[in-house]
Amino acid sequence: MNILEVNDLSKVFNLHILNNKKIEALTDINFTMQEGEIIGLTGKSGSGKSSLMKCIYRTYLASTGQIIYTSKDGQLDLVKADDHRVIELRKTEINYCSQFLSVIPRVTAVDVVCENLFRIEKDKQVARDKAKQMLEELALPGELFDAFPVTFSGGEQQRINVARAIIASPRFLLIDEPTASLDARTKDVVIDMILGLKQNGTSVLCISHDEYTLERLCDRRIDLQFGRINEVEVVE
Ligand SMILES: Nc1ncnc2c1ncn2[C@@H]1O[C@H](COP(=O)(O)OP(=O)(O)OP(=O)(O)O)[C@@H](O)[C@H]1O
Repeated sequence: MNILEVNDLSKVFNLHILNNKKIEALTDINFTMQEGEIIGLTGKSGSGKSSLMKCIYRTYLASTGQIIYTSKDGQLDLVKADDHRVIELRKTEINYCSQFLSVIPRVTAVDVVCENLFRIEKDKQVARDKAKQMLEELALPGELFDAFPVTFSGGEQQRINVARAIIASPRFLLIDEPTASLDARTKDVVIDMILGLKQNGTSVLCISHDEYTLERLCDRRIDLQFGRINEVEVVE
């Protein structure tokens, strides 16, 4: 079953401060995604990867086209869906993990990770134990669990960010560069965690420039060039 069907999608940015200069970030984007599939989104810097992800998450409103998402309650077009429905889906099914952690002041690392889990696990202690176990697997030093991530290193923040994105097993995960600043061992742990989600049915769209990550993770790759799909490659 398709979880996602993107039809004739385009995104044009109008830069009002530059005499309405138009930037065609995405043009004629068409692809489908199966439930439980992991698609790697590749392409040079500026090719439109983040814009595509943000259109799907509805941070950006697509200029034309459809993004048909099959939710647990049926199909809807994420381009046209009303804001309340989109917010509801973000709480229950669709998670977006950007490349960098947006740090929440004075919330501990464990509680940042638990943010999505608290919605479904009402016993806070159970949720925190699960978060600690995950952070241990990701080799975050124990003394940082109750510290505030604002002062953490790039790699430490990234582990918090990834753990927060996957701990509640979203149905559809959009994830941007999940392994970019990680050492080889932690990279493997993150890849194994994402593959674990896939085994439970999660569909994953993953932006990555890292060949090792793409090779281990992806069923298919979609390569963007100047905002258009250049190539769709099925990984054997
Ligand atoms: N909010 C915005 N306003 C105006 N232009 C934008 C905006 N977001 C993206 N763009 C433009 O759209 C094009 C695609 O950018 P995008 O960030 O999607 O590329 P990318 O492939 O994700 O790049 P990178 O790998 O560097 O993150 C670029 O020309 C960029 O300048």
